[in-house]
Amino acid sequence: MAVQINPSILSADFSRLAEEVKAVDGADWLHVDVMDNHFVPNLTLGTPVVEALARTTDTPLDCHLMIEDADRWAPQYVEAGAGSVTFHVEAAAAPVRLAREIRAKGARASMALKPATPIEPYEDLLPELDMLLIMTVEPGFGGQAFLDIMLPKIRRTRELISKHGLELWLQVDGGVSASTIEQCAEAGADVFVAGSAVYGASDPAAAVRALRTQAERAIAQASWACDD
Ligand SMILES: O=C(CO)[C@@H](O)[C@H](O)COP(=O)(O)O
Ligand SMILES: [Fe+2]
Repeated sequence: MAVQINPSILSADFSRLAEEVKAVDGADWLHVDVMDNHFVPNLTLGTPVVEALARTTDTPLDCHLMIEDADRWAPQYVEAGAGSVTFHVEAAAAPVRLAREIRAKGARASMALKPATPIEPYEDLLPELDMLLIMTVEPGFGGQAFLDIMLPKIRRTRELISKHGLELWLQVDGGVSASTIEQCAEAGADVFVAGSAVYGASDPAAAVRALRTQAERAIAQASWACDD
């Protein structure tokens, strides 16, 4: 599948959100980090802002929910206009039921793993998902350093996706930049969230294009992509 670059608006200037969204026109998805001050020690935004973003842009919204009680709240983000809803497995009581509910409501269902959460216990759940998100920082804040010890987990997840012949997208989020995106792509990721690397650049749209070029080159040479 094609490489996707999803700018995270967590690193945008919230006082000029509509302009900041426009600044990354051409991105595949807009990554929207929802934090509740319980699952993570930070508070961001909720469904009213997601509804406003959906009115502002044609770029589909990739909502990453870092919130407790995901079973209760995630479906509301589909209703608010998200095209993809990611819940954390650590915050979901019934992940299969939740993934099915998100899909039934018309969005892509995605599940995230914190750095300390392994993929192996969730192998049988992968067919229920449209995307798996491997966090490459501890969730909660933008601008953190990439955890390269997550690379084996990305590799292992890509192996499981291939083994089961799934169409599942594999997203990485946290510390993704010009210095780290190629390692992620080589390990098996095909969807890349970038916050500070995009909004910290003088030209955010150019930063998205440059990251895409780097990831495409790395995937073209990656063994996981060649074996397909
Ligand atoms: O979910 C999160 C953080 O919890 C991310 O989406 C960050 O917003 C990514 O920011 P950078 O690490 O790319 O600056
Ligand atoms: Fe995120």
